[in-house]
Amino acid sequence: MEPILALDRLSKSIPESGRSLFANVSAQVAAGDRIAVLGASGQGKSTLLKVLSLLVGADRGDIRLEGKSFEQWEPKDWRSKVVYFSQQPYMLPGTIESNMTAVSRLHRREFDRRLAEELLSKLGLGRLDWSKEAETLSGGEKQRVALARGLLLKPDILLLDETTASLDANSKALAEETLLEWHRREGSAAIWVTHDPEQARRMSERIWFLSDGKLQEDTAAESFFEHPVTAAARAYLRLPEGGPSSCP
Ligand SMILES: Nc1ncnc2c1ncn2[C@@H]1O[C@H](COP(=O)(O)OP(=O)(O)OP(=O)(O)O)[C@@H](O)[C@H]1O
Repeated sequence: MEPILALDRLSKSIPESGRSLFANVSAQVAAGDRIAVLGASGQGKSTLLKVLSLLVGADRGDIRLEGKSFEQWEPKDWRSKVVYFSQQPYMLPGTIESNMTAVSRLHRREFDRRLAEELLSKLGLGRLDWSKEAETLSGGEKQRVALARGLLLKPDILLLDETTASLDANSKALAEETLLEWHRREGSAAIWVTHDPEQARRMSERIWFLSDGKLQEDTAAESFFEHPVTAAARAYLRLPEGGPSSCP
């Protein structure tokens, strides 16, 4: 089956210093895939998501969505299908209501108020006063409003950048449940950058492991956690060289 998204030898360096962040990253995403991107800090995981959402340009390589190179897409159309959920949620100036309706205005779609209310309620924000200024929300509330706002686009691929990092344990659990239910209902794929291997286990069936500027492992989650192939992944998971079975 044709992958929904194909990464073809993507390379990216830091503009100022020229230091390579990653090189020749190739991978494929099928409809409905749930992938966690793991790797130590500073490996370029967030940058990779930004490249995939066309917010940042790659230095080399191609990305194909539905078989068509990014160069043949209007960025706006691409970003209605491949939605980036930033680590630092961005609220548009104005009320929560105007934030929730913004994507409909931008993409000329009818606003689905019932779905918006349902999503906010599932995320623990059912009692939110929509006439409040969005800027007055707490960091965790902004994160959840941004999540609901992005889901209203019904994207084919969610790019989740440490989406629950600023949430308390209860809100984090609600966000995970909402996203799993969304996946079952809408069949969207998700590529999730997380620093939490347990969250990666819960939320994904595949792992992309980035280290030393390369996609070192692209494998089933179970196999990655039980039998990581590379020394870098073993070190990341703090496994002894002999394998998990050699643990005392
Ligand atoms: N536009 C930019 N200008 C300068 N440096 C940048 C730019 N974009 C990324 N970097 C640097 O590239 C490195 C990788 O950043 P990135 O946020 O993609 O990594 P990461 O793997 O997601 O890190 P973390 O896990 O800590 O969030 C960092 O050192 C960052 O400072």
